[in-house]
Amino acid sequence: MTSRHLAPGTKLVIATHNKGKLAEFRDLLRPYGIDIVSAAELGLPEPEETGTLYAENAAIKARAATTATGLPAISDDSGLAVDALDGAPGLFTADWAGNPRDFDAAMGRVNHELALRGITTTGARAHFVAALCVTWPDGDEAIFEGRVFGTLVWPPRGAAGFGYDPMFLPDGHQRTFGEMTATEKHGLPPEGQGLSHRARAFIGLAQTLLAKTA
Ligand SMILES: O=c1nc[nH]c2c1ncn2[C@H]1C[C@H](O)[C@@H](COP(=O)(O)OP(=O)(O)OP(=O)(O)O)O1
Ligand SMILES: [Mg+2]
Repeated sequence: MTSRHLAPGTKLVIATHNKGKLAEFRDLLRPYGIDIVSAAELGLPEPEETGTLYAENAAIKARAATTATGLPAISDDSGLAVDALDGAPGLFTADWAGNPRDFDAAMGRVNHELALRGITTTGARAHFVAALCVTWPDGDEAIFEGRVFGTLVWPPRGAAGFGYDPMFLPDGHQRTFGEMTATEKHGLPPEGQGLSHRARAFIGLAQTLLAKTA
């Protein structure tokens, strides 16, 4: 585990081309006074995600950004695992949305694959996973993981968030991630203990690497 700190004023690359994730990281990092820029904004290419684990893909993305810029980077590799689909789409969650991304089609495919197995989508068990990787210019790196369990709903509900948010209902809640504000989806202290997979992973990262300035 690194003892390094992302000090206020540090320039940090968010190694993503996903605008929804970037918006969440901007929000999560706002209290820490860190100057962030995304890989997409820097015009960096999207590295091939050839890993067999979320943590591996996260490391590939963060290392590519640090190598290209000489700056520390944070990446996120995440996905939705549906129990009745043996964990699919899992590592292929982004791929199910095609290129360019179409998440209505991706959610439709989840619904369709469940229907093929005779399973009702509403109530089907699922969870989101996120692995965040921080890489430093000297090659040091650290991984933080988070997950959130819940059920699917069909039809999807809500227009907030991104990706598969409108079809995911976290356990203990009445509204999908698509019906929550960003703050509710994060569910961070002092109001909550961390709700989304990304926010739960971020808590570990923040405790280890960030000093609160506001
Ligand atoms: O909170 C979430 N709410 C809804 N959907 C989500 C979430 N978190 C991940 N997801 C889905 C959509 C995303 O496309 C895929 C991850 O794929 P993943 O490769 O990690 O991200 P990506 O290709 O969209 O962006 P990038 O690799 O540039 O960071 O899982
Ligand atoms: Mg990706």
